[in-house]
Amino acid sequence: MTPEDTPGLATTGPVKVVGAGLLGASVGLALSAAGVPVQLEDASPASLALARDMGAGTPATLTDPEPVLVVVATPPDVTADVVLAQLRRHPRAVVTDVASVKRIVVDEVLAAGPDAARYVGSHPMAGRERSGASAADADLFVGRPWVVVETPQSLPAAVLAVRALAVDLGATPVRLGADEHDDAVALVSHLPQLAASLVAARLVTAPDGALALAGQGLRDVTRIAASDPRLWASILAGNAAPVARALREVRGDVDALVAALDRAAEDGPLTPGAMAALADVVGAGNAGAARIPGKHGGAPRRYGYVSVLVPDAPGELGRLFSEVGEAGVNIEDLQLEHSAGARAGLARLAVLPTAVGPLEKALDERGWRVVAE
Ligand SMILES: NC(=O)c1ccc[n+]([C@@H]2O[C@H](COP(=O)([O-])OP(=O)(O)OC[C@H]3O[C@@H](n4cnc5c(N)ncnc54)[C@H](O)[C@@H]3O)[C@@H](O)[C@H]2O)c1
Ligand SMILES: O=C(O)C(=O)C[C@]1(C(=O)O)C=C[C@@H](O)C=C1
Repeated sequence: MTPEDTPGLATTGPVKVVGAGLLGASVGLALSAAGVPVQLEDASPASLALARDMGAGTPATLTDPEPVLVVVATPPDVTADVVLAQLRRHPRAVVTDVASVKRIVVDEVLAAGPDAARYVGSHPMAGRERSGASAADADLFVGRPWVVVETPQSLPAAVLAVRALAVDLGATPVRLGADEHDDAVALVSHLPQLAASLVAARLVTAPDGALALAGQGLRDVTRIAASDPRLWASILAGNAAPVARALREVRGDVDALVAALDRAAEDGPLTPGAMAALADVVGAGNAGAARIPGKHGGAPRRYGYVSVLVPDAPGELGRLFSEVGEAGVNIEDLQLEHSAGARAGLARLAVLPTAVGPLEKALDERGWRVVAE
C-alpha cells in the first residue's frame, strides 16, 4: 500500500502497536505506508529493532504524542494483561487486540472495570506459518475477514475505530460474540493447525525413501505444520473446550475409518461395507471443502499462480526471475518444489491475478515450460 493507494484513511493515528511480530509489524507496515504515524513497542529489543528496520514504525518513547488507538499483537496468554496496561497508560485511547482467541481476553479485560469501555476485541483472519517482523506484509489483511468482538461495555466510538482500522487495512469487519468467534475458529483455524501438525509429526520417523516421494498433496496439507509451537500452544490452551469438542468429533470419524480399514485388511478390500465407509469419508471431505469460500468459486483469492519447470542447472532460477521482471510482473511469493533425483524443479510463482495470463504467454514465448495449475 502507498499513500496514493489509500487516500482518506479513517484511521488518523498516532497508532501504537504493542508486539511487533508478524501481526503487529504487518499492521505497522500498512499504516506507515499510508502515512499514519505508528509507535512500536515490544518486550524483545531485537524484535522491536527488526520491525523498525522493516519500516513498520518508530519505537515508542516517553515524549511521543498520545496514541488514539493501541493495537495489542502479543501472544494470547499475555494479551489481557498487556491490554489492561495500555488502557491505564493511555487514558483516552481505544485499545484493541488481534489475539486468535477472544473469550479469555474479553473476560479478563471486563473484570478490570470502567476502562473496559475503550476496549474492543478483534481478530484478523489472516496470517502465516512464520513468526516475527521479517515475515510481515503490508497486504496481509487485504480481502480477509477481520472479526470485531464488542463487549456490552464497549463505547460505540471504540467499535467504530476498530472497524475503521480493519477497513483501512483492506479487510472486511465481521461482528461476532466472543464465544461464537471461539467456536468458529476452533473449526476453521485451530483444528486445521492440529491436523497439519499430526500428519507432519508422522514424518519424523519416516524412512528417507518414503519422504523422497513426497508430492504436492503432502506439501498442501502440511504448510502450517511449520507454525511456532509456543504461539500455538498459547492459542490452543486459550480455546481448549471448543478445540477439544472439535477433536472428539474427528476422533469418532477416525475410529469408524480405522474399523473399516481393519475389515478391509482382514477380509479383503471388497468385504461388504468397507468400500462405502471409505468413500463416505472422502465424499464428506469433498462436500466440506466445497463450502470453503474462495476455494471453489467463492470470494477471489489474493494471488494467481503460474507454475514453471526450471532446469536443475546453475543460473536457471535467476534467469527465470529476470525474465519475469522483463515481462513487467512482480513476484509476490514463491514456492519451489524439487524432488530428489529430478533434473528440474517446479517454481510456483504467486502474482497478481490479472498478471497470470500475460505472464504465462510471456514465459511460453521465451521457451519456458509453463505447467497448468
Ligand atoms: N500468526 C498468525 O497467523 C496470526 C494470525 C492472526 C492473529 N494472530 C494473533 O496475533 C498475535 C501475535 O501473533 P504473531 O504471529 O504476530 O506472533 P509473533 O511471535 O510474530 O509476534 C509476537 C510479538 O509479541 C512480543 N511480545 C511477547 N510478549 C510481549 C509483551 N508482554 N509485551 C510486548 N511484546 C510482547 C514478542 O516479542 C513478539 O515480537 C497472537 O495473539 C496471535 O494469536 C496470529
Ligand atoms: O494462513 C495461515 O498460515 C494461517 O494459519 C492463518 C490463520 C488461519 O488459521 O487462517 C492462523 C491463525 C490465526 O489466528 C488466523 C489466521
